[in-house]
Order: sequence, then structure tokens, then C-alpha cells
Amino acid sequence: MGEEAVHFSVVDAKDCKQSAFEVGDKTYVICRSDDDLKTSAVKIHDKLTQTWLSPTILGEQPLLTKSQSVIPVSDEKILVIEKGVPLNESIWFLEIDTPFVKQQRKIKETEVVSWSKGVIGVGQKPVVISGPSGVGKGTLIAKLMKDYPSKFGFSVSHTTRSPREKEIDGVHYHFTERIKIEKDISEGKFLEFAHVHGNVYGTSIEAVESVTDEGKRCILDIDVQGARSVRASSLEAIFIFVCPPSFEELEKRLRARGTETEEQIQKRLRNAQAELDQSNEPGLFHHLLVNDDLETCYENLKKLLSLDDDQEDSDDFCKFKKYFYFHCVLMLHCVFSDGGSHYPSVNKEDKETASYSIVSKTDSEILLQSETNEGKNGAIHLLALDLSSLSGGAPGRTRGLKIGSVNSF
Ligand SMILES: Nc1ncnc2c1ncn2[C@@H]1O[C@H](COP(=O)(O)OP(=O)(O)OP(=O)(O)O)[C@@H](O)[C@H]1O
Ligand SMILES: Nc1nc2c(ncn2[C@@H]2O[C@H](COP(=O)(O)O)[C@@H](O)[C@H]2O)c(=O)[nH]1
Repeated sequence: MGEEAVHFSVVDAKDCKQSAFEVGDKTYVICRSDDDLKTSAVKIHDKLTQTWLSPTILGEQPLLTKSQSVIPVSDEKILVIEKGVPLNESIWFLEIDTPFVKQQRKIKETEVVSWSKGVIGVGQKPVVISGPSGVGKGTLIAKLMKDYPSKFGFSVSHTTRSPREKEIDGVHYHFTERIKIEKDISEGKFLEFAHVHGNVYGTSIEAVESVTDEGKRCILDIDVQGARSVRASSLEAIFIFVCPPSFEELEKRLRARGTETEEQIQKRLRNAQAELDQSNEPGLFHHLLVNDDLETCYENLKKLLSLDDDQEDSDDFCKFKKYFYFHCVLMLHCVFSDGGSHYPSVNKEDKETASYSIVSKTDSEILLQSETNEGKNGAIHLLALDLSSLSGGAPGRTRGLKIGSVNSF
């Protein structure tokens, strides 16, 4: 918009501090300055109007390095490989026209692009648990977390409501100010948010992604508005609605909990009716659970989540699973460097830096060439990045990347 033209000359995958790509009627330029590697800018040249745009950039930004390899993988996104960082830190997508970007463009009434970090392998689908206040969601989730600490992680929401007596900041909720949460929401840091019983509640992207990154299944305790927003997002999840055996019993539980004033109880009960009315809406919840007898309901929840009753989640078992998960991730990062006869040494802390350049692309596969880790006798080390099963994406991570070896030559 009346800005100075950014000089660029690159239309192919190439290493540079400015990478430009034509997608449709637009040219996207990713620029970074020499001295300040922490900031990148994206400029868009619209060929139809002959104008330059500075879009709003959403999402977690890549840890910028001095050199990148960049290529568009579809009309929706551009793949950016940062060099000189561990492989699991190096793969990023700049989303230029994904459903999330389209939606944000409408909301913000301005041009938008969004970063999303590429993650090797898929995480387990998060579980969204909804239901009226006082039905027992928190009680059921607490049992699940106690019995299966290595399997599940809780998505710690943000809320503007005041903490209850035994609630701990950062454990039960991130207690926050309205002005702060509104700012973070406007910066695209939240997967969903809603005004519930007079306060703002929201799930940050980091709350969900950090649990999945740990190899655990993320559990979200959110209201029906939140469930609806997550349903419409790029996050694939299982949606469960917990119902009370009767409205009278719900009221009894809310009162017995003793955490709300009479006025708040009345407000929660009014909202409960509206939530119950939506529980059967087609396409919203996958499962309905009635929480009459707590133990029965808990067993039914476990069945839904395919949990084996006999499997103990002892401390030793947890440690073993963490160890196993860690090494599976390392294996995925490993490459057969010698016709599959051995793995190259991989730093146990997974900090080994890598530098790969994009050398070719088909519809679903990108060929990467190592610049730093040559195979035997200086053979060229190639890696195939399979993009055919991507899931998620901005505002969260892009999961489902597969990396395979290609024989050195
Ligand atoms: N099956 C049950 N039978 C009797 N009491 C129950 C049952 N399940 C939970 N409770 C009790 O009901 C009260 C409300 O439960 P809980 O706090 O887990 O509800 P919640 O759905 O998480 O509410 P909120 O949405 O307000 O956080 C608690 O005192 C809990 O001990
Ligand atoms: N949409 C969201 N709803 C949330 C979130 N975290 C909690 N909740 C829901 O709020 C009510 C009230 O909770 P309380 O702790 O004040 O009793 C309850 O229905 C929760 O499910 C969130 O991040 N987003």
C-alpha cells in the first residue's frame, strides 16, 4: 500500500534472506534482516492492483537462522526449512490461504498470513469434555489424570474469574486480566475463547500443543461455545458431552460444591439449560455420557477412550513410556545413511543441528539434501519429506510429517 518495492529475484527454491514466490495473483516475499534475525516480515505483491501489502502475521514465528530453503507446497502454504538448527525445529509452514487464514482475513478485514511449525509424526486426537457447570467434568478428568498420568495431559485454560480456595495458578487455570487475555486473543494466540457465566475463558494454542508435544493426549474441559469453536477449527478432536441424571441433581451438586454465590448458581443453572439443549445438535458431540453414578460414568468414559482396565500406570511404567516415546521421536529423525545398515549418530538430547536444502518437489513429497552430514565417501545424503498426511496447521502445529531415507549416492 504505497510502500517501497522490496527487491527480489527468486522464484525457485533457493537460499536467501529474501525469498519470493508467486502463488496465484500474488507474490509472497519472506524477508529477514541481516542484523536482527529475530524478526521476519512478509510482504505481498498483488499483481492485479500492483500494490504491496504488509499482512498481519499470526502464529508462532520460526526461530530464524541465517539461511533458509523455501518452496510453496500448494496454493495454501509455503514450506520453509530453517538451516543450522535441529531437524525438529527446522520445518515451518507459512500459511497464505488455509481455512484459518481465510477466516482471520474476514475477521480482521485485512490481509493475513500465519506461521505453523511442522512436526514429525502425529499426536493423539485431543479429547474435548463439555457439559453444564456442576455435572462432574472436573471430577471425571481428575480421576483420569490420576490413573493415567503418562497418557493424558490437561489443557490449562486461561480465565478472568478469581481463583477458588484450592485452585493454583498455572495448574487449574492461568488466572488472568481481561485486558491481557483480550490482547492475546487478538494476536491469534487462542484456539478458542468464550464468555462463560460472566467471565472470559479460553484455550491457548500452547496449552494444547505443549501437551501433545509431550506425547500425551490432551484433555480440554470447555463449555459448549468453546466446543463449537474447536469443532470449526483445524484441530481434530473427540467431543464428549457429560449430562446430569436430572436438572434437580445438577442443582444439588452445584450447591453442594459450595463455590458459587446464589446469584452465580442461578446464572450457571440458566446457562445449563441452554447447554443441555445443544447437546444433541447434529455434528457437535461424538458421545454423550450420563454422570449418574460416578464410578459407572468413569468406566464408560474409559471405554470411550479405549483404556485397558488392567494396565497400571505405575511410575516405572510411565518412565518406560516416556523413554520409549523419546526414542521413537529420535528414530523418526534418524536417517539410514548407508543403505539402511546403521543409523547415523544422533545426539541423545536431540540438539544436533542440521542443514537441509530443498532440491525437488512432487505433489506430496519434497526431497531434501543435507549440506552438513555427508554419508560415506562424501556421498550426498538425501531425505524425503512426505506431506501427504498433514493434519492441524495454524493456529497450532502442522502435524503428520513423515521423513524417510533415500539411499545416498
Ligand atoms: N456422579 C456424581 N455424583 C454425585 N456428585 C458428583 C458426581 N460427580 C461429581 N460430583 C460432585 O459434583 C460437584 C461438581 O463437580 P465438578 O466440580 O467436577 O463439576 P464440573 O462439571 O467440573 O463443574 P464446572 O463446569 O463448574 O467446573 C462436585 O462437588 C463433585 O464432587
Ligand atoms: N470455552 C471455554 N470454556 C471453558 C474453558 N475453561 C473452562 N471452561 C468452562 O467454563 C465453565 C465454568 O468453569 P469454572 O471452573 O468457573 O466452574 C465450565 O463449563 C468449563 O467447562 C475454556 O478454556 N474455554
